[in-house]
Amino acid sequence: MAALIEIERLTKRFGAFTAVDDVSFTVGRGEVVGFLGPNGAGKSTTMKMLAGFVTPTAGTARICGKDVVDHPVAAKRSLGYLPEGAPTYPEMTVSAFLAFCARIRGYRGIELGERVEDAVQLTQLEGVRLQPIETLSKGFKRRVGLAQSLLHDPPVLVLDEPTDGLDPNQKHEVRQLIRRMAPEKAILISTHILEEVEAVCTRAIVIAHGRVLADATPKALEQPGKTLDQVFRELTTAPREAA
Ligand SMILES: Nc1ncnc2c1ncn2[C@@H]1O[C@H](COP(=O)(O)OP(=O)(O)OP(=O)(O)O)[C@@H](O)[C@H]1O
Repeated sequence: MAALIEIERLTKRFGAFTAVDDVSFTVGRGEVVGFLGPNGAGKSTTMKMLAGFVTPTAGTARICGKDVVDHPVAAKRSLGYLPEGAPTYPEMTVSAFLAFCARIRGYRGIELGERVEDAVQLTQLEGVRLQPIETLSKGFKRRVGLAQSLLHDPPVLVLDEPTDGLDPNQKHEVRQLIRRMAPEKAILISTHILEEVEAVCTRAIVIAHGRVLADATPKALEQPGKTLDQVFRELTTAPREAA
């Protein structure tokens, strides 16, 4: 069966600058792929192209077989996307924001209420559902973003630093949630936290200067006598080959 995320030779240039350079990889059902790289490596730009927020300069991206440029609505139907930062509409309460997102997803009536309730419970937002988003701590805002990405129970999740700003207990909860959902979904998460890769990822893709440097299981990436941290540093600080 085809992978649920298929990226082929994806490239993004901003003027003369190449942010994502000929990137190819796939993510199948049951995989949690960690997308690793230093600041500015091109992780978010790749994820934004998958989510249809940035148009590729070249190459293709497909979600459940649907090209994100040619069939954007069909591709988005199968995708839950957690962008960087906090959800927009800060003055809305958590419940109102999630209901708004569910309505955009096409839900109405009892089903809309159920979808919101499921997402609230999965991300443990019960205690803050009537609070305006702008009054929440960074970790709670992050969880509202996560809840929004799960509303329609999509087969594909693209999560840009899902545990950023969360305290250790919250990080643990979100990692458990990702692990629980993993068998049914294809999940791509960007992270700077190498222990997260070891904790939840079945594969890791290391990217720097827009190029994929490694694509392997966390175990295979580790070399004898070296931690994942050391391997990451060696890969991402090596001098660049001339183009
Ligand atoms: N709209 C834009 N216009 C110009 N340059 C951009 C734009 N968006 C991103 N870039 C540049 O592209 C490069 C890749 O950025 P990106 O946000 O994808 O990196 P990242 O790997 O997600 O980094 P971080 O870990 O810091 O979030 C950076 O040098 C960034 O400044």
